[in-house]
Amino acid sequence: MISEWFVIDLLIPRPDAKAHHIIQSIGSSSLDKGQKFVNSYMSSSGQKPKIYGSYEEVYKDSEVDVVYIGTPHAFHKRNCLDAIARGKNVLCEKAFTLTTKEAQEVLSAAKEKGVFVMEAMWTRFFPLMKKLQSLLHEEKVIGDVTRVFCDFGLDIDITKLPKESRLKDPALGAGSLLDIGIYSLTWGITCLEGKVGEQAQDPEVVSTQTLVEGGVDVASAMLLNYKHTGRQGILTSTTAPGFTGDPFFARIEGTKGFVKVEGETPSMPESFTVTRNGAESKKYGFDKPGRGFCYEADAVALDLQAGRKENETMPWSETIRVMKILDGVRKRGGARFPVDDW
Ligand SMILES: NC(=O)C1=CN([C@@H]2O[C@H](COP(=O)(O)OP(=O)(O)OC[C@H]3O[C@@H](n4cnc5c(N)ncnc54)[C@H](OP(=O)(O)O)[C@@H]3O)[C@@H](O)[C@H]2O)C=CC1
Ligand SMILES: O=C1OC[C@@H](O)[C@H](O)[C@H]1O
Repeated sequence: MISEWFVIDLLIPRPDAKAHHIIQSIGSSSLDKGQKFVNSYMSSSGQKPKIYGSYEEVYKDSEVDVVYIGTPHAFHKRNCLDAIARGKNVLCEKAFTLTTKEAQEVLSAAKEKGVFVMEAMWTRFFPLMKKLQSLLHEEKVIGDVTRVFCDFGLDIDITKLPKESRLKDPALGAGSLLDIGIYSLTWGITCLEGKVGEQAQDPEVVSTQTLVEGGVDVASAMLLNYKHTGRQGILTSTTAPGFTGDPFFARIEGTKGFVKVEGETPSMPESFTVTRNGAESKKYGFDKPGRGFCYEADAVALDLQAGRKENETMPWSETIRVMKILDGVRKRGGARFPVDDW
C-alpha cells in the first residue's frame, strides 16, 4: 500500500520541484509482483525501472542512490541493514523498527558505513507542519503552548483481519500504536516542543492500552507530561470498529488561544485554524501534490546532494526518542512483540 502511494506521488509532475525523482529499480518478492506494481502505478509515467525479484538486487544496483523501504515494521531492521551493508542510503517507513534496540543497531551500522538514513515520518515535512511550528514556537500566536490533544482513529476491526495481516501478527509489529499512534505522538512532540533536539527535558509518559488476543493493542492512550514547563500531551489511537472519525483531529491550547488542525487523517493534515483570545479565527489551508510524500522525498534528495547523513527535521536522535516512548507504552500496556526482551 505505502509503496504504491509513495511512487504515485513521486511521479506527479511538479514544475517548481526542488528535486526530480527517478524510480531506478523496484525490488519485490517476485518478478511477477514487481512487474504488476510497475504496470499498475508507473505505466503512464515514462519511467522504466528495472524490476527485480528480490530486494538484494536493488541494494546491488550501482545506479541506485537511495533505497526506500516500504515493508511491514518487522522487516525494517533486516532491510535497512542489508541495504546499508551494500553502501546504500536509506529512507525507511515508520515505525522505524520494532524496538529501540533494533533502531540503534541500524543507526550504528549506518554510522559505520557512512550512509544517510532517515525514518519516513512524512507528516513532519508538510509545509503545514512547518508553518504551524513557526506560528506556535517562534511567533507564539497562542502564547505559551500548554496542552495538545491528538487522536488518530481508523475503522479497522483488527480481530477480524487474517492472521497474516501486519496489523494482527505481533511478529510483524501489529497493533494501533506503531501504525497510527506514532502520528498522535508526533503531533504531541512537534507542537509541545520547539525545534527538534532543543527540548530541555524529555516528558514523563504514562499510558494504557486495550489489548485483544495475541497481546495486540487495538487502542493506545498516552499522556506526556513536561514537568519543567507543565505542558501536557493527550495522545490516542484506536482501530475500534465503527470509528467514524472527525476531520478535526488535533487541538493545541495556549495561554492566549488555541489551534484546531484538520485533515483526512492526522498523517495527512490539510488546514488549521488559529483562534486568539478575543479575535476572529484565521484559517490556514494548504494544497499539496497528491498525498504529500514529495516533501520528505525532496528533503532526502537535498540532503544527499549536500552530503548530509541525517536530516534535520527527522534526525536519528528523534527516531530513537520516539522508539523509546513506543517501547515504554508497549511495556506498560503489555503489547509484546516476540523480539522484545521483557
Ligand atoms: N506513511 C504512510 O502514510 C504509511 C506508512 N505505512 C508504513 O509502511 C509500511 C508498510 O505498510 P503497508 O504498505 O501497509 O504494508 P503491506 O502489508 O502492504 O506490505 C508491503 C510489502 O511488504 C512486503 N511484505 C508484506 N508482508 C510480508 C511478509 N510477511 N514477509 C515478507 N515481505 C512482506 C510485500 O512486498 P513484496 O512481496 O512485493 O516484496 C508487501 O507488498 C509499514 O511500516 C507502515 O507503517 C503504511 C501505510 C501508510
Ligand atoms: O502510516 C499510516 O498512515 C495512514 C494509515 O492509513 C496507515 O494504516 C498507516 O500505516
